[in-house]
This record gives sequence, C-alpha cells and structure tokens, in this order.
Amino acid sequence: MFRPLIQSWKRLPTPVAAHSMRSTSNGGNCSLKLANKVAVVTGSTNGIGFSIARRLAQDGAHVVISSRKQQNVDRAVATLKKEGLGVSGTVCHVGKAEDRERLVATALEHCGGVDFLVCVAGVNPLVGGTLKSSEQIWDKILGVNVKAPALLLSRLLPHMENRGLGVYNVSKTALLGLTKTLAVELAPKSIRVNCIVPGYINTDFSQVSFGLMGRVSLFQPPLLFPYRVGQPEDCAGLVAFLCSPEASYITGESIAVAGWSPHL
Ligand SMILES: NC(=O)c1ccc[n+]([C@@H]2O[C@H](COP(=O)([O-])OP(=O)(O)OC[C@H]3O[C@@H](n4cnc5c(N)ncnc54)[C@H](O)[C@@H]3O)[C@@H](O)[C@H]2O)c1
Repeated sequence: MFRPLIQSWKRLPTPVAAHSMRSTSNGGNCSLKLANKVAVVTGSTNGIGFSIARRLAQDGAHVVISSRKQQNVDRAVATLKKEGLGVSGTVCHVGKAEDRERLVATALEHCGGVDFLVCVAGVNPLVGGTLKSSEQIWDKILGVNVKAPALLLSRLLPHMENRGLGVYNVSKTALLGLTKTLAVELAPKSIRVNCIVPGYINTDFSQVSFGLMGRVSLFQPPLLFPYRVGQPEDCAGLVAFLCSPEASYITGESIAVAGWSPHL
C-alpha cells in the first residue's frame, strides 16, 4: 500500500547528445523516424538503457549496445535481433579508456559515424553522507557518471561532425552543468545536448539504491496513476523524441521523467 513519505527526492540525470542534421545513408525502413541514424547507448543491457536502445532501434536507428560484461551484451543484442531490430554490441566499461576506444571503433566499423550518444551507465556504490565518502568512492562516482560521458563525447565528436550534422547526487548534478555547457559549445556544429532526469524507475539500480534508503517498500504494486511506479519505457519515449527531428529546436534542457516521485 502507498504511504506518504516526507524525505526529499533527488531526480538524477542521464545525458543525451544528438546531431540535428545528418543526412541518411545506411538503408533500412526510411519511413521510420530515425531511419539510417546511428545511436551509441552506454549501460544499455538492462533497465533504462536497454529500454532506450530498444525504442531507438524500433524507431529505425542502428543501435550500438554496450555495458561491462560480454554475456550481458550478447544477451541484449540477441534479444533485440530476434525482434528484427538493427543492433550491434561491444563490452564497454565507460570508466576505462581502452573500452571507450573499442566502443567508438565498433560504432565506426559497423556504421561509419554516429548521430546520437546516450550515456546511461551510472554508478552509486554508496548511499551515505557526502563528507563521509572516501576518495575512492568520489573517484569512482565522478569517473563513471561525469568524466566518462564527457570523454566519450569528445572521442565521438569528430565522427558526429564528419557526418555533416548534426558521492552520486553531486556527480549527477554536475551533469546538468555539463549539459548546458556542451549545448552552448556544440550548437555551432548543429549538435544538441539534452539530459533526461528520471525519478523513481523500477530497475535493479533503483532497488539497490533506494532499497538501502528504505524507500522501496513504498513502490510495491499495485499502484495506479498518479502513484504508479516508473518503468524504463517511460524514459525511452522521451529519448526517442529528443533524437527525432521534432526536437531539433531543443538543446541544453534537462527534462524530468518522474511522475509523482519528486514530491516524495
Ligand atoms: N532507476 C531509477 O530510479 C533511476 C533514477 C534516476 C537516475 N537513474 C539513472 O539511470 C541510469 C540507468 O539506471 P537503471 O536504473 O537503468 O540501472 P540498471 O542497473 O538497470 O542499469 C544500469 C546499466 O549500466 C551498466 N553500467 C553500470 N556501470 C557501468 C560502467 N561503468 N560502464 C558501463 N556500463 C555500466 C550496467 O551494466 C547496466 O546495464 C543510471 O545512470 C542511473 O543513475 C535511475
């Protein structure tokens, strides 16, 4: 049953970079919104990332799947291929430079360029006081959640241009600033940078993070609108929209997909 809660709720962002104007080139069903586009999605073998990958592929994009374990990449790629979707995959721990290089190389090898980078991979190894966090925890969270998206985009940027177009809370808040800064810096190259800010979304990640804070029991079904639990697909629809031509005049925005959870 739903019980009201008085703790505050932090909605935490996931960055999306999209090239606005690349022309199509690699076949597929051209009637689809993202036909002939290429999307690289990190952390995309489970949860929100997997749902975003599936949705972008359903909309016609070729999607490069990635996460830390080969078996998970193989499973996600096989599942989506069975659904008739255009995907490829490689292992990429976003905190490792050599893995990021391999992800870039895979995208270029299969697709020749990249239109969308969706950085979903994120970690929160500790739920606790900010000032009680060790240096190792700070390094891990900032490395994966903030540094990796920036470094990955810097590696992919030349290939997006060539196509002719287009401690956890602290780390995620830093992404809001990174989104604004990169949106301004990359606007002259017709590259849009937006951020989705999920509220409570029902995935393994939220079970661990919010379970440790004693909040998961609030989200037991059955809960109906407006108290229903967010699902990964709720995020995927917004990312598909941000990657579509309909969003070509939207950049530098952070958009919440949070239902009622910000009010907790
Ligand atoms: N679920 C929520 O309620 C919620 C709320 C706000 C923000 N988020 C954010 O959404 C994103 C996805 O979370 P989710 O709920 O889908 O979690 P999830 O655990 O279901 O999926 C996380 C994915 O990221 C991958 N991953 C983790 N660390 C990685 C790394 N270093 N390199 C590459 N891949 C890595 C995992 O393998 C997995 O595929 C995260 O950035 C999280 O911070 C989630």
